[in-house]
Amino acid sequence: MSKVLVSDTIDQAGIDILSQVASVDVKTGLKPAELIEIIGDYDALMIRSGTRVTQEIIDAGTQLKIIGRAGVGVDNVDVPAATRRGIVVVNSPEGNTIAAAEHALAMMLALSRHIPDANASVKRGAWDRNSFVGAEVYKKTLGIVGLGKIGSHVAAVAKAMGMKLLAYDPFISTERAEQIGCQLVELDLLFQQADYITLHIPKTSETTHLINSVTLGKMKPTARIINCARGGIIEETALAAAIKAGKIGGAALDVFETEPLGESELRSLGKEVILTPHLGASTTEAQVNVAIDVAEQIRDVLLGLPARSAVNIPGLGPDVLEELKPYMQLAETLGNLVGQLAGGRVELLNVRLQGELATNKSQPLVIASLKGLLYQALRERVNYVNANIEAKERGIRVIETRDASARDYAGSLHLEATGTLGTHSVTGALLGDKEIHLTDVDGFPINVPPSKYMVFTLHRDMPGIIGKLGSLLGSFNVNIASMQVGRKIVRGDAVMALSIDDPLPDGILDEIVKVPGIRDAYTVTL
Ligand SMILES: NC(=O)c1ccc[n+]([C@@H]2O[C@H](COP(=O)([O-])OP(=O)(O)OC[C@H]3O[C@@H](n4cnc5c(N)ncnc54)[C@H](O)[C@@H]3O)[C@@H](O)[C@H]2O)c1
Ligand SMILES: O=C(O)CC[C@@H](O)C(=O)O
Repeated sequence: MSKVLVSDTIDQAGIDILSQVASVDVKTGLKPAELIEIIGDYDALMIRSGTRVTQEIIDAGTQLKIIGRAGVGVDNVDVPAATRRGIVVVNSPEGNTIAAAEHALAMMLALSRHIPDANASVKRGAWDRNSFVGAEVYKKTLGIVGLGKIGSHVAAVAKAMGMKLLAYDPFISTERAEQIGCQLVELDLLFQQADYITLHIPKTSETTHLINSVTLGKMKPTARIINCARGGIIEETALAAAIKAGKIGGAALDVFETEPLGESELRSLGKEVILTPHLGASTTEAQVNVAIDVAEQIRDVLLGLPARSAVNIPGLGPDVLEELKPYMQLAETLGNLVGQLAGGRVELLNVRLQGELATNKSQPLVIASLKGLLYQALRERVNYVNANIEAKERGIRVIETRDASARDYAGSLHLEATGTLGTHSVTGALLGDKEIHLTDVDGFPINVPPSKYMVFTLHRDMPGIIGKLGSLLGSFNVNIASMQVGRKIVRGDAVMALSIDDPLPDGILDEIVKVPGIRDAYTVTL
């Protein structure tokens, strides 16, 4: 019989489902060393946010087939390490949506009416009505950053309370925002006009410290910020300083840069700050939902069935998977790359399956392309199961074509993304021992394996340009690992693909496009 370890507090409904197919041990509060010592005995591990599943734990889990996260964020799991070991990581993308949205709304109202401090004062024996005069949310402007599942529910409820809704989400169409009753605006305008700002975005390199001393300076002196998304999206020292200086009205935070929250100036602030210990998902209903959702997936995988919300391995039949696996990675990489080249909001994705890929069996490659395309917006929340739906909700149209006559490579995939900032295309194939190669960028033939950090330029093919770019990057201490130029005619337009060892520091793209002959430059992280 399979063995499942549950290492955080999980609702009994989940344990009951697991018990149908496995022997279940619930051991909470284990230290990392204790977990490493016992994990080798288990086929599955079920966690919430309390267990950090590091590479060491994954390496020690020699029998592990699946890690189930009863919640959305898998930032406490080393997913790449699990993927390398072939361990499926599943989550519950929707089980706690309502709980998190309601917590954000509760925080907004509690902050407006000083409920926590008023409550504490009455319990201390006082009857002070003058210190707690609040503000109404009716007819006030709510700025929602991130109009996904939680942001949309917040919008629906806030609308019913008579609030005016502004939203910023570069991956959502204006029509979709309007359906939800929100006016889609640029972030600066949202910061300037909102009376309340609520964050519902993932933590990514772009959203880390999105709220900092500069952006706080753009807000109304009465603005109140709510963060029930992820710690680190707000720079906490800047927030505390802004509140102290009266630059903004207050904040309600459920999540923190470091959890549990250690020493922090935020603790010393008065009724203008409300802090809760990451309670967004802590409702009975959400805990039942996520426990059932994840336990069912663990049960299915232990029975040899696919998982419906795998964040790292597609929930497809094993036979199809085996054949397409190397091409799935190709499709995801190309989708991610073309999405970053296109920038902005993509409205149309053309997927051309070429050569031996031009068969009906290749349909999962379209989904994998979309998964890659949506990765910048959704991170681990997009998977092979929801990529189609997420794309539809974002108004991304997909056109799929097949060209069996394309014979440059056994099979190749061509993606063209058209969005608010223009059109870009990439083609890729598997060469040699199934190594991914980019074979074309924006119509220019190249032949490079993709690397984690890359820079692409569109430039005029002319003497000295490569040297100038090399020196410029060198002057910023950027090390070039490889470089290749793709051109159609000598001294015509050309594309340069550079692999660099580290991410391109901020501001350098602006310098690159100042090099005479370079028309455009893009940096991507794959
Ligand atoms: N406090 C809690 O206990 C709790 C519970 C559940 C979820 N969460 C967190 O809430 C957040 C939202 O979750 P969700 O389920 O709504 O996710 P979601 O994927 O449905 O929505 C996220 C939205 O953010 C948008 N987005 C991505 N990058 C953006 C950017 N740079 N600027 C603006 N918008 C951007 C995406 O387009 C997407 O629409 C996540 O960070 C999640 O981890 C917290
Ligand atoms: O497990 C929890 O309570 C937190 C969950 C929440 O942050 C999530 O990402 O789903």
